[in-house]
Amino acid sequence: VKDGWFKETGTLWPGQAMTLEVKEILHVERSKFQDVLVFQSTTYGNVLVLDGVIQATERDEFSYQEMMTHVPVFAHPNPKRVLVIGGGDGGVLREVVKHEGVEEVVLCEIDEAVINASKKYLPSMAVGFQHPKVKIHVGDGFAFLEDKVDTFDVIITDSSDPVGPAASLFQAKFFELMKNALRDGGIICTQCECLWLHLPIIKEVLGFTRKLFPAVEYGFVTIPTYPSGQIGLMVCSKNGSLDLKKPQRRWTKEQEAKLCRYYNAEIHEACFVLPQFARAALEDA
Ligand SMILES: NCCCN[C@H]1CC[C@H](N)CC1
Repeated sequence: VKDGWFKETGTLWPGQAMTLEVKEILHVERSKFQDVLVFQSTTYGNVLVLDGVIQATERDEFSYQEMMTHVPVFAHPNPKRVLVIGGGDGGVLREVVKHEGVEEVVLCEIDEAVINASKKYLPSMAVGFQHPKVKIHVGDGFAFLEDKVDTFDVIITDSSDPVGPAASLFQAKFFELMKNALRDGGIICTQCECLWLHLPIIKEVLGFTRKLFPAVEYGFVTIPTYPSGQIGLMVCSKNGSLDLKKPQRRWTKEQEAKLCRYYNAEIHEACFVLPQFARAALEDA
């Protein structure tokens, strides 16, 4: 932090950097896996930063957490058991438990320091941890999935970037593990970087997911504090006849108004409409 501003420089977004004005540094820690920083910003609420990379701010986290959750959950006809890999800030959990039909949500987060920092400084996100349907497992997602077969209806991998502890979550092997852990008709949704910055990464992931799953779609959500203001989601299903771009079920408009600030049934479909440069780059992945 310099002259009262946090600057997010990173090898995955060369030549650019998001900066947020800092009101107060709230927490600095070196966990077993990464640097954990929380600061109070002047205009985006409290901000969680891991190894110098913005993970969530109180003001705009809802867009990403809602889409990462409601797109796969509503794309599934009747999900009962949901697994979240990562997501230690609790935001995705908060969204999953809004679905009455879901009976159990397991969260597997490698770094307990993230869970603790979120409970202390991001209460609007950590609220997800309290729900009776939620089970928390602290450990590596890879190891957790090794012995899981035919277990979950939806798996959401809410990870940081493929640099550091989450690098292995962007490899084909991990997607094979997630596929094996899915029940018939199961759906996965993973954080899949930005179409303005990471077309090579997206293309690579599309390449091997299309070999593993009969249905694969890449969509995106706008979020001011992620690099270039957008982040992608890779949605895959074992059920080839499912159109992942269309919700199988939906809340009423009144429910959507009460439960969501970003997701709605229309943006569920719209998020998969890509600009020409991305469509051209990804169509032959
Ligand atoms: N729930 C935390 C979200 C983690 N996902 C982010 C995607 C964009 C990245 N640059 C940083 C992590």
